[in-house]
Amino acid sequence: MAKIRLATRESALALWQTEHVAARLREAHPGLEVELVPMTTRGDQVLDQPLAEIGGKGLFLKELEVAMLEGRADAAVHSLKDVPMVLEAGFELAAVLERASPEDAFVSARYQALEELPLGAVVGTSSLRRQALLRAHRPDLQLRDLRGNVNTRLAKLDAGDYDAIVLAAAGLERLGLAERIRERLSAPRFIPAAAQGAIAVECRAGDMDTRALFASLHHEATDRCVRAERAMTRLLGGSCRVPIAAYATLKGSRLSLEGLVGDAGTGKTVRGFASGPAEEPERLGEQVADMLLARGADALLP
Ligand SMILES: NCc1[nH]cc(CCC(=O)O)c1CC(=O)O
Repeated sequence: MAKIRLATRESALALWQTEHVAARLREAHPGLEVELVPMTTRGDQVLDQPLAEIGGKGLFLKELEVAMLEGRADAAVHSLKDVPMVLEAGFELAAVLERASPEDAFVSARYQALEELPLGAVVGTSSLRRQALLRAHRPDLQLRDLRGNVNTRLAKLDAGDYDAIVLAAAGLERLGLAERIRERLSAPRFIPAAAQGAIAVECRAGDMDTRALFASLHHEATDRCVRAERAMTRLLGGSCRVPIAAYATLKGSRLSLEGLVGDAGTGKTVRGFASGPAEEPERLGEQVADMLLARGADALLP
């Protein structure tokens, strides 16, 4: 292939991530022409309704997938966190890049840490997982909805609508906004969403030419971790409707997975942890999912 076209959403973060993939591709294949094909998705347009009610995570992929089917693009670059646990038929992941920061970030104009927030402070996040974890640690907080891309959310914080907001550290870092991070909320206290911080490339299933171009961008250790996280989330019926957190790490040949199912309204959480061989990430995901169900997670799932 002399040229490859990468479909991308138009948000600043999506463009950064796709430019990053493009730069890595050019480095791996000197002479290859890499072109970005930016587009808006329904997920970007509808900001006033909960994602779960308008169609879930797939809404951020659909237009990009149509572009690949119609031959207007060869691959699509995504935050893997936003990719549904089961891909649309006819598509597959060509590569998973090395994960950047997996954790959530506490951002505030006046307060240095979550524990410093005064009683009843207003915190913005639309993520049910972040709401459940915030409730679990600080039942007194007032949680308010906050949708939109990273810059929109920061602007709403700066306008004084919230005492603090919580968003992905990776997104802030990629946009050169790391100095806004007051505190990193990390596992096991604050478990991230499956694949948070990881970028993935999607292509048409069986498109071996495209897959070959991305082979050197693939990061096996990250792939093992996110496979365990995504398997656990999938087995629990993972959608945006239920707070589910999953975070795996790889040490040598052992994979460890921490999982959590929560309730955004009450802050009740059920936790599970297990480790297993790196060769069987899906099995580990299954094990932690079963553990969570045995500990009462089924009562929190729809
Ligand atoms: N849901 C939007 C989204 N998808 C990926 C990221 C951040 C980058 C990443 O997790 O890889 C974000 C922003 C956020 O959660 O604050």
